[in-house]
Amino acid sequence: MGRTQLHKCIPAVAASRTQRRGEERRGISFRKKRGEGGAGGEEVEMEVGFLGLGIMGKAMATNLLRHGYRVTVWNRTIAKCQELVALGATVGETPAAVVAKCRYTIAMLSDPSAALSVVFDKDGVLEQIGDGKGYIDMSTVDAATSSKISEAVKQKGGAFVEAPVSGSKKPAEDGQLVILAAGDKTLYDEMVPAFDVLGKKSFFLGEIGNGAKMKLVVNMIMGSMMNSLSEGLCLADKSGLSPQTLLDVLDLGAIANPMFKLKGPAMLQGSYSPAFPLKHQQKDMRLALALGDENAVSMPVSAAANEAFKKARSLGLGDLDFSAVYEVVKGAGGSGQA
Ligand SMILES: NC(=O)C1=CN([C@@H]2O[C@H](COP(=O)(O)OP(=O)(O)OC[C@H]3O[C@@H](n4cnc5c(N)ncnc54)[C@H](OP(=O)(O)O)[C@@H]3O)[C@@H](O)[C@H]2O)C=CC1
Ligand SMILES: O=CC(=O)O
Repeated sequence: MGRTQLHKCIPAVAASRTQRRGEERRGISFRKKRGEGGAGGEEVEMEVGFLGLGIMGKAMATNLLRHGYRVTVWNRTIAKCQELVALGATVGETPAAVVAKCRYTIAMLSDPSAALSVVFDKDGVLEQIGDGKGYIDMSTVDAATSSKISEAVKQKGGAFVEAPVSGSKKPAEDGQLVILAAGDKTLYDEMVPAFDVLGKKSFFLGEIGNGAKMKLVVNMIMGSMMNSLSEGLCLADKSGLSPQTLLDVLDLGAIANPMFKLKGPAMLQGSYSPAFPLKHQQKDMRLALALGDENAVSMPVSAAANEAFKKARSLGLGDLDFSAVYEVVKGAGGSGQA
């Protein structure tokens, strides 16, 4: 595509040689000046677009701004853009307007239907994507959705990378996500400096669909583990043990993990402020089970976990953190009846 790498937008004059060397060591290239290797001499402004400012998108776009990127944002509920404007972002009125302005546009949207709508609907990404532009969808979707977007973007002459992430609100705020990318390798390479800001590690997994599949497998395991932890906390409680002591024991053994450590104490307090909304975890279980169907993989544990998440949604818990599935498990275990 003949694009340059995605560069931070720190004024070159303000960056000392030492700063530059530090940035270069971290794999972040400075913008070329028009004229470096060509004619002219002024700075080329490199805009990054960002579509979707939910829990994750807001944290990720904020991180890019903090690291000196120029960011143009769009969100369906446009009022949510204001917080980012206060941090230096500009607003695009539609996804198409953002793509028209930016060489690279990142999306972080709720689900397959949102991801497709932002690309294919009126004023969508497709209206302005084309030669020399890259579209990077970091939403968690299925491989078929990703392939559909990839084909359409490529037909218009653009490049596409799917790059779902592992890690929740806090890792997004801290730039500690794990990025599971696939698709156009040239675009991926160009995005690495931005991925280095957003995450602690990026994987390039090959052809489109592999990133989506990897993310679904990971979240299927995570959803099953959350159900298992919920059942364990109930069992400890009902059998006369301290659930907090169970958490302490788990944290010292072979199945210690950050999720149990972070979510366990909050679950015991009935505190489910959403980091990863339960409705999205259920969507991921549903999509992972469909992947299991396609590949004739029997997944009874995940299927049972999905039922618990579905039940939680039906009880109106979809917007709470996915750990609120504990409430369903507690209910299913009976309330005080032996
Ligand atoms: N939260 C987490 O811990 C993690 C989430 N993910 C994945 O990242 C994605 C985003 O998650 P998260 O930020 O938590 O979700 P949120 O529910 O907080 O945000 C969803 C975003 O999608 C937008 N959206 C929803 N439907 C549409 C639509 N039809 N058209 C346009 N925009 C739409 C919302 O806009 P509006 O504001 O107008 O509603 C919002 O910007 C999901 O795919 C999720 O599975 C991945 C890793 C971790
Ligand atoms: O998708 C959710 C996560 O925590 O990862």
